[in-house]
Amino acid sequence: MSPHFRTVTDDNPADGDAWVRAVSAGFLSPPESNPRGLAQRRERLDVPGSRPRGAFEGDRCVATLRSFDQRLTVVGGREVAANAISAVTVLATHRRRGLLRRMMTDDLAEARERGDVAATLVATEYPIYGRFGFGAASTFTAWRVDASRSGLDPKWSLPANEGSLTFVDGAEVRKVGPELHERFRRGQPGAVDRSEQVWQLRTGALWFGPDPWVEPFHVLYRDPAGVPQGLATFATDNAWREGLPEGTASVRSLLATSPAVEALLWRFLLSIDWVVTVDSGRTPPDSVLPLILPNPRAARIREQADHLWLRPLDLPALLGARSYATEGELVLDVRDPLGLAEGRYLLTASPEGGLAVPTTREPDLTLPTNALAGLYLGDESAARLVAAGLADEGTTRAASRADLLFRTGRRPWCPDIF
Ligand SMILES: CC(=O)SCCNC(=O)CCNC(=O)[C@H](O)C(C)(C)COP(=O)(O)OP(=O)(O)OC[C@H]1O[C@@H](n2cnc3c(N)ncnc32)[C@H](O)[C@@H]1OP(=O)(O)O
Repeated sequence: MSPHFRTVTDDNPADGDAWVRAVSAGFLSPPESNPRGLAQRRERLDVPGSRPRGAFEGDRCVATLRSFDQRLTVVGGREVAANAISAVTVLATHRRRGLLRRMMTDDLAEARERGDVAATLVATEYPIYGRFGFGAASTFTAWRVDASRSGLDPKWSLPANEGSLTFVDGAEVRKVGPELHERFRRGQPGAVDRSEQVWQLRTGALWFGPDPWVEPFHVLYRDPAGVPQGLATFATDNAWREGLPEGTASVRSLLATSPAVEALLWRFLLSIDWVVTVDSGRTPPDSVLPLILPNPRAARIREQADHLWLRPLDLPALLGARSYATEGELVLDVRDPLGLAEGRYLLTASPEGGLAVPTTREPDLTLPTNALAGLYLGDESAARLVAAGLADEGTTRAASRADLLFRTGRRPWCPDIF
């Protein structure tokens, strides 16, 4: 039977339930049997700007993909309209027959048509999305820190004139978190906006896990004027051995509006009595964490990998949205495996912004959309792309000139998995 591809709409709840079941099966998770859980998950699909689509055989859903409207911060603090892609699954019984290809190409073509500037996703496996024009645009690093070897002063506590640290509950996080996050993300290339649902999911107000929700600790930092500037969420295992504490604090999220606030929150986490190890969770690749320790070797990398994937859809709008490190010109010849965003553009760049116009001039750099994704947010260097054979230099020192323009002081980072 050849599947029928359709968008799941709220006027057909049976489609919605079948879609939700297919997502669980596709991610090898236990099926949702509770009717209330099914209804809640289905309701998540109905939010404005959410586009769940599926492949159906009769009433049965065999493949899923959901895209939704997203705002992505680019270098210089501006943001672009992105088509975020999530919940990509194909039942194991239906894999490698082109179902993902069909859903992805339909979704990207519609996003381009709508005027979205780029598409984003977080990939489960690296090899899946390059063929669709996506490239890794940001990474994360997860650290394990041995608090006793860090060299930090064990008597540390926040001086009273430097603000306050307070344990808060999930309800308070839902109240103050969104505004704090908005300020954070404006200064962080690679960060994306968060819906109210994400805050509910992160604080247990909405919870789909098989086990009961266990409230983590939330610690809010307010500056001396009382303004929230940082929020750390973590869980502890409370482990002891032979009368000695062996606890690990596992950080689920750490948001800070400046590196100084980030440093303060790490210091706090590393000072908690009974906690001897801090698992940092996914930190920015250039987190201040190891450098603020008198002994940075007390922090070991547990994991370092790609995180946000980016796919240009509108090259002039994308190149025009960010700011550049200096003034200069560069001709980019961009190739696109799906033909959605290719062409040769003359980029006139400056710290104020960029302008990309079609040109017939000889290209300085020829590269596919997935290589441009790495370069665009400042995570990758053109010289490295050329060295790896992922971009071609058409003129003398083109890669060095590109790096002078695209380089950034801080690396991009996205704290969200979506
Ligand atoms: C953003 C997110 O949601 S990430 C989540 C991704 N989902 C998962 O990891 C869940 C488990 N996996 C799956 O559900 C499926 O295997 C999917 C969705 C990854 C792939 O679906 P399929 O329908 O099998 O893909 P489809 O047949 O359209 O393949 C398209 C191409 O991608 C390739 N491909 C698909 N999956 C993979 C993979 N995991 N690794 C390498 N190549 C892959 C295919 O070989 C094919 O290559 P071709 O164009 O050269 O012929």
